[in-house]
Amino acid sequence: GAQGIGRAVVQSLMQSRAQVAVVDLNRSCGDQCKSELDSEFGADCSIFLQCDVTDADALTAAFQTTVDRFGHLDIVINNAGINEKNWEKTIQVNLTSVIKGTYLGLEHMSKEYGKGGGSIINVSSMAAFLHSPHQPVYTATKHGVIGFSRAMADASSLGGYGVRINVLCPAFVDTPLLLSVEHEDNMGKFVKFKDDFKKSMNHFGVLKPSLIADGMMMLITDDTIHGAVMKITCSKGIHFHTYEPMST
Ligand SMILES: NC(=O)C1=CN([C@@H]2O[C@H](COP(=O)(O)OP(=O)(O)OC[C@H]3O[C@@H](n4cnc5c(N)ncnc54)[C@H](O)[C@@H]3O)[C@@H](O)[C@H]2O)C=CC1
Ligand SMILES: CCCCCC(=O)/C=C/C=C\C=C\C=C\[C@@H](O)[C@@H](O)CCCC(=O)O
Repeated sequence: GAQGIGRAVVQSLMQSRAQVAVVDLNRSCGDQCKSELDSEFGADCSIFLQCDVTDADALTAAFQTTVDRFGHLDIVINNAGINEKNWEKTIQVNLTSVIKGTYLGLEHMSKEYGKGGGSIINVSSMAAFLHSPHQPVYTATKHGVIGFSRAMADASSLGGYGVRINVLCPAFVDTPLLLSVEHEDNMGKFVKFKDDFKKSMNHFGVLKPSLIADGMMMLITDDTIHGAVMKITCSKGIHFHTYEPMST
């Protein structure tokens, strides 16, 4: 992502000397991000690829271009997300593309395909734990991201893929997406609940994107974390959801 949480994560990755492909639909935002990265880190360390993640062929090509440019792939972050007006599009961006991005990540990183392993992080939301009347389909997609990612993490363990798969669930974060709740274009008929949404935001507080980047870097660098669901909230900071073990 070229803005919001994605932009903060790119900054942290590049400060850690990673080479990064920034994939985003928004060309002007992507060009601006690329030019900022070039000034700070040099032009060779990043590429911007304009891509609609719901276009399966374009997403496949973006992965291939990245591998062609940098030689291999180690980390995939499926971060693109939208809100709610067009519910079918919301599912395509927030869930279908995360699944597609995970499968493409495995094609390029899994030991099953003779590759060297890696790390995938799928971005969900605290909305998956505290369902929201303002965003029923958004909420459903974020539940879906958690279920899919946990199951895939188990598949990776059983299949010896060598790819860690984790989920990151932020509470409210100060990004352009948060401002979209004011607009009918994004929220559809649920825009009439915007005062209630803002009340919830004031109650829970709003996080800085840099804290989400810190959580993301922990998931990337700690190779003991696999199949985990990280939550980031104002009240508890960075922490992990705990699940009851399955009973017999
Ligand atoms: N901001 C918040 O309060 C929270 C955000 N999240 C999640 O974090 C992720 C990032 O969100 P933010 O940075 O806040 O949003 P944002 O709107 O600031 O950034 C999202 C980026 O995704 C890009 N994008 C949207 N549709 C795309 C598509 N079809 N193909 C390619 N790129 C596309 C946008 O151009 C934008 O640059 C999302 O998955 C969101 O659901 C989760 C919890 C809270
Ligand atoms: C318009 C799109 C913006 C998207 C907003 C979004 O995805 C979600 C926000 C969700 C809710 C935040 C809730 C925070 C709650 C915590 O502060 C805490 O009280 C929850 C306790 C549970 C825990 O384990 O931390």
